[in-house]
Formats: sequence, structure tokens, C-alpha cells
Amino acid sequence: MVAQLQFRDVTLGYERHPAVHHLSGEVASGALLAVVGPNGAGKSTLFRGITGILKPLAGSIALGDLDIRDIAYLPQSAEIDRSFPISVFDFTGSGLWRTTGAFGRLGRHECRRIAEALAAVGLNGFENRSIGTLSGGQMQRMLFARVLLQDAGVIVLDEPFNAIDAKTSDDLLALVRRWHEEKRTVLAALHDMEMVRANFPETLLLARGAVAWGPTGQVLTAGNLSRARQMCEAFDDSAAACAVRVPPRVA
Ligand SMILES: Nc1ncnc2c1ncn2[C@@H]1O[C@H](COP(=O)(O)OP(=O)(O)OP(=O)(O)O)[C@@H](O)[C@H]1O
Repeated sequence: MVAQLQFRDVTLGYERHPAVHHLSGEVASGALLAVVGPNGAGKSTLFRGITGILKPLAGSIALGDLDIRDIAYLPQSAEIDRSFPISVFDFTGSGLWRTTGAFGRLGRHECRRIAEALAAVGLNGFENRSIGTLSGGQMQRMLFARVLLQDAGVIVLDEPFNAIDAKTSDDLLALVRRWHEEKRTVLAALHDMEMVRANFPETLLLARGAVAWGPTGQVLTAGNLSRARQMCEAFDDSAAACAVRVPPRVA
């Protein structure tokens, strides 16, 4: 197994209050991993750590030879400021920033790629619409189009199927399957356990720390799910960072 991501006793949090505690483990290159857990379990926090938005309070997340720009991140749609005056075309085109730079000119080739990505998610004809006019499902499709354009080796999806209808969810799940077939590493935070059981071979059950991590069938047991709920309920949100700081290991 070639590890793509390594969590080395990593603790992540906000203003010195830990939200994810002492997580260790590896995500193999090409894995299709579901990250599940109750509300507040730390799924988004973990993803912010992986994408470099949040620096660890202790421990580290090793990326091997992966460049952080080769990680595509689909945030929860609630995190997108829909009042920002930007068109669907330009928003989606920001997926090309890695190659064009933030103020790079979009040539004919780039414009064609953006159009193709929008077509792949069923949004042809929406190019000139302002993002604030999109429905929830259309917004989610646009976020997937941006990830498509990024052409990244690691794809991190935070609740990608939240509050969307079955057709949209099926279409977008097909893209996830395609990324997996293309040997990209995909991590997705999900709440729908049936979807996880049917589509994600590996699962990390999180409740501020790892409750279980491995083959989905062995992780999603009634006992583990109940333990995760209890651990989240018992967690003290105002706890200070651990007194003993674990130094990052040298690769
Ligand atoms: N920006 C922030 N500042 C302070 N605390 C935060 C911040 N974001 C999250 N938290 C806290 O960190 C903890 C973990 O939250 P997180 O959003 O990572 O959980 P989650 O598993 O993604 O939850 P959900 O399923 O509800 O999206 C929660 O107690 C939350 O209140």
C-alpha cells in the first residue's frame, strides 16, 4: 500500500481548543474513503487540516511527495458566499487557478475546458448566471465542475450530497466513481450510511478521535455508531489543548 496521506498523532482545533484529537493512520493512494460521524465529530475540521486551511495544534499530516495544490477541496455549500457577484463560468474557472494563476487570462483552451466541465455536470446554458441564482442542487453541480477542472490527485468532498435530490446525487456519485476508477484518492464526509455502505469500501468513523477505521462493513456496526454518539456527547468543547505537545515526527 502506498500512503498518500499520513496522520501522525495529529490534533486540530480552533484557538487552542482541540476539535480532532490524536488521529493516526494512513490513507492509501487511490483509496475511496468515507469519513462519517455525528454532527460536530470533526469531519470538516479534519478536511481543513488536510487542505492546509488549518494548521495542526500538535502532530502532523504528511503528504509525501504530494503538492498541496494537488488536493481539490469541495467545501460544504453553506460556506460559499452566494451573494458574491460572480458568474457560474468564472466561479468554475477558478478550478484552473493552479495552472493559470488567480489573475491569469483564460485562453480558448481553458474556456473549452470550463464549458466541458459544466456540461459534464449538466449545467450547460448556466455559464452567465450569477451563482446566487442557483438552486441547492445546481450549486452542488457547479462545485463538482470546479473540482473536475482541478484535475487533482486527491479529492476531498465535504458533505457533497447534502440536501440534493436523488437524480443529482446519482449523477454526482457517478463522478466520484469515475475519479476512483482513475485511481485518484477520494475522501468524502457523509451522513447517509446506506450510501456509504453501497459505495465506499473504506470508512473512518470519527468522534473527535477515531472510533474505528477500516473496511466499511466492519466499521459501521451498531456498537461503533453508538460509541461515536456517546463520545461526541461527552466531549468538552472548552477543553484546552493537551498539556503535552507531541512533536511532529520527521519523515
Ligand atoms: N471556525 C470554527 N471556530 C471554532 N470552532 C469551530 C469552528 N469550526 C468548527 N468548530 C467546532 O469544532 C468542532 C468540530 O466541528 P466540525 O465542523 O469539524 O464537525 P463536523 O463533523 O464536520 O460536523 P457536521 O456533521 O455538523 O458538519 C465543533 O465543536 C465545532 O463547533
